[in-house]
Amino acid sequence: MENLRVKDVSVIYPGKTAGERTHALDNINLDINCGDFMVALGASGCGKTTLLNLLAGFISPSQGKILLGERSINGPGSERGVVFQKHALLPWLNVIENAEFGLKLQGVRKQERRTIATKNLALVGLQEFHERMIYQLSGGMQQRVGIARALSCKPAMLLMDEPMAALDALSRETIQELLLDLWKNTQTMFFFITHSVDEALFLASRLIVMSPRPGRITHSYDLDFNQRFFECRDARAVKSSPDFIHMRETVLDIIYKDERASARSGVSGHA
Ligand SMILES: Nc1ncnc2c1ncn2[C@@H]1O[C@H](COP(=O)(O)OP(=O)(O)OP(=O)(O)O)[C@@H](O)[C@H]1O
Repeated sequence: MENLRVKDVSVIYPGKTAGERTHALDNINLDINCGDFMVALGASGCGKTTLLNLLAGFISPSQGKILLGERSINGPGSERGVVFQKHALLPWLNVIENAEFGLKLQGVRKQERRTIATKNLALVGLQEFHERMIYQLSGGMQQRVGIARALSCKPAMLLMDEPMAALDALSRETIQELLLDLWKNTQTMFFFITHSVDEALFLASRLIVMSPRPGRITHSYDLDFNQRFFECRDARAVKSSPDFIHMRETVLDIIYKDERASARSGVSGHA
């Protein structure tokens, strides 16, 4: 897979008047490379979803370029799978029909798409639930179907916008471990948004911290807490280690300062 490059990108959302325009991202430069599990963290309104939407090709930059290798991204593509905060599954289809839906749209024959969907459902631990309807699944299981569906077109990159936001703490921890195993086993680039500092530190091989008004990347870290998890398979031990706690306080401090500045200025991201 070629690398994804965000080059000198700004996004300004139009408003009814010039004063109502929102400068959501300002001069973002970012390289996402093969093997990265990149996590974006930051105060509310700092432009995380806007950045993901650019990478997905759902929106275009006001300035700058998004490049996949040498080619500009001008829209969505099957090499970039997306998992949304809310699963967006089709309730009238069962689990396996949802998992193979993208392939059906692409005209892949039934037997082939069943084979691929079966493999992906096994990867997310749902091999015994093929025939279940979506309403018969827990929130965590629904999100796993969403991940299996996003994997169906064999994307080189998986983009996830707070996929665990609506889950209880235990399901969230289970899916964190599942995501790390998926990342390792599928060699897919991951770009992941979360509000949870613990989740970000645990998952990321690269962490970017963004700050609002306008949205900018202010800090970037290479992390290895996920590698420590692969070595010991004990998430609690990793998350309670002194290094992890120190890093959590460092990042929380950055985000709280941004949140406090926002509260003081009372500005809501308008340019
Ligand atoms: N379609 C839109 N039109 C106008 N303004 C928008 C639009 N989408 C987002 N914004 C504004 O752009 C800024 C960045 O929004 P974005 O959703 O990217 O931030 P975020 O970091 O994902 O926020 P959160 O953490 O609260 O989900 C915000 O001020 C938001 O109100």
